[in-house]
Amino acid sequence: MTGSMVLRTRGLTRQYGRDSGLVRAVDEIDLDVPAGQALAIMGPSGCGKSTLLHLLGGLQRPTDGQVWLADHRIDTMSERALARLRRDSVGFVFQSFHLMDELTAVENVELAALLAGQSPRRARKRAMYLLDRVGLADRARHLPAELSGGQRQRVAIARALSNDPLVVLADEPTGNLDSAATVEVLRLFDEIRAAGQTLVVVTHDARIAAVADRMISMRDGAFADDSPLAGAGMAGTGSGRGSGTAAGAAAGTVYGGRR
Ligand SMILES: Nc1ncnc2c1ncn2[C@@H]1O[C@H](COP(=O)(O)OP(=O)(O)OP(=O)(O)O)[C@@H](O)[C@H]1O
Repeated sequence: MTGSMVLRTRGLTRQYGRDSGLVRAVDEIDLDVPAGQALAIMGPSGCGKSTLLHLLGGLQRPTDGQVWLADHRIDTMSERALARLRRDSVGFVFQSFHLMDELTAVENVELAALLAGQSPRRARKRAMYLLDRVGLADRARHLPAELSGGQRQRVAIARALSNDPLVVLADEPTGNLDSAATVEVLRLFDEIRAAGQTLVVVTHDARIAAVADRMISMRDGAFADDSPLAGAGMAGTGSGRGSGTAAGAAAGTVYGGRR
């Protein structure tokens, strides 16, 4: 049982290679991420951030330890069940966007819902709603190649929200963006955070602190520091983290989400 934790790990370990070439990319990590938390994970290149994120999202299997997503133990789950759980409960945002080049923005956003069996009409409606939320309603019929990097990442964020995920996992979401686009994307994460969405963002960008309410620093596959951040929020409202009913209600209003 995970209580109200959206993510939970115990002794989570992932090693690569063997013998003298052995690397413990993630080394016995215990982590609890409560619902509604916006967690930033930072640290030097190679410290294990991406590997940890992949383990949390069930994109990779640990070599040791356990991972739960809500009440689901995912490290031992069958590939098929895990694929379904990822589709239904996790929203991924990657550094290089990973949009389908031949699909328009709205088609990219609605794809997962269509694959999950939602009616085309409902999927389109939700996709248009989310594109509007990320400020791209007028670019819905553009192909990724016709969008700027920041706009592509906003489409990817809309897509990540399309399955109404329990958690959004972002791996260097601003890594390919210029400074102006980075600010745009961080602002969007701030809105998502304020709406009560559980969020884990791996990044090199210290500006992420503005949109997180907890910061973990990693070194050599382990946590070197784990600190709450006061007064999260780019808007400077100082409203802190919504919790419980209020956050759920806000999420319901802004993103139609469940918390
Ligand atoms: N497939 C792999 N095979 C072997 N070693 C790997 C593999 N993937 C990652 N590693 C090693 O595991 C360690 C952690 O890598 P990881 O990509 O998780 O770090 P990171 O903190 O995300 O780095 P960056 O910030 O540069 O993306 C590194 O030493 C890396 O070289």
